[in-house]
Amino acid sequence: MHDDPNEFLVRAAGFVEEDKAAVYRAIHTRRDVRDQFLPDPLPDDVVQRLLGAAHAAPSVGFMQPWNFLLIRSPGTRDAVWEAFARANAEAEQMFPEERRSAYRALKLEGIRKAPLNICVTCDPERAGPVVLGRTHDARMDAFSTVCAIQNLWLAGRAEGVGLGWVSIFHEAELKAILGVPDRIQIIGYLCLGYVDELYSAPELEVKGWRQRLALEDLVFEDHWGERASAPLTPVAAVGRAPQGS
Ligand SMILES: Cc1cc2c(cc1C)N(C[C@H](O)[C@H](O)[C@H](O)COP(=O)(O)O)c1[nH]c(=O)[nH]c(=O)c1N2
Repeated sequence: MHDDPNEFLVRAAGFVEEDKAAVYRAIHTRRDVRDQFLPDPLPDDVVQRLLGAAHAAPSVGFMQPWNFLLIRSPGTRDAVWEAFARANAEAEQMFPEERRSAYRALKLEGIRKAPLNICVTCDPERAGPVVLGRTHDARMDAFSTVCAIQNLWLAGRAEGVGLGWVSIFHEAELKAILGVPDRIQIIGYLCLGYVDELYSAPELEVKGWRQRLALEDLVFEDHWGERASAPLTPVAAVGRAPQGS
């Protein structure tokens, strides 16, 4: 408890143009990476900065429910890959028959290629049973952990580190491999490594799986389903696939 909390207020003007552009560039050129990882190990100071960015994320009631389990051992990554492969075979069968070969052709993980994997977990008990802001929606601790992952993802982009999120697992299998206790939730399994190339648009878009939706169709005003009265200016085509791709 501080005597005068106002002493902690600092100036917070918008960024100068160059810094603003850098933030938007990180956001618009960030990609989910599955195959472009270089084998070079990530230096400790880089990993430290990425985790520091994740740990700076907002969290409900400031509960900071996350842990970051760093996985470098090839043996562990092999076991995780096998769990992925089993789940992925099941996943393929869940799609209509006509989409299965397209699904099979997609690379959906970089577990063995990326030199570092990070399993990001959420401890729902981190701040006791009653948490400020979580009182009426239990999902908030998981949402907070996702904010940490997004920070990590964007900081990675700025560092030249690609990140791919793999979620095609049975959580129980992953927990068994990694020794994660029952009461802890696995939120994200991330593959990280330096990249020197990234797709200029989501890989799923480039490969014809699904297109980006028009933002103006997703924005309502005052009431669900009601379009905003002032038309939204289309966002500059940053990170779009080259014509004809
Ligand atoms: C919660 C969650 C879970 C997953 C993903 C993302 C998120 C947010 N994504 C990546 C996803 O396919 C990708 O973000 C979109 O296709 C958009 O592409 P960019 O991230 O913009 O490159 C992802 N990709 C993949 O190849 N295998 C996977 O299991 C998952 N799982």
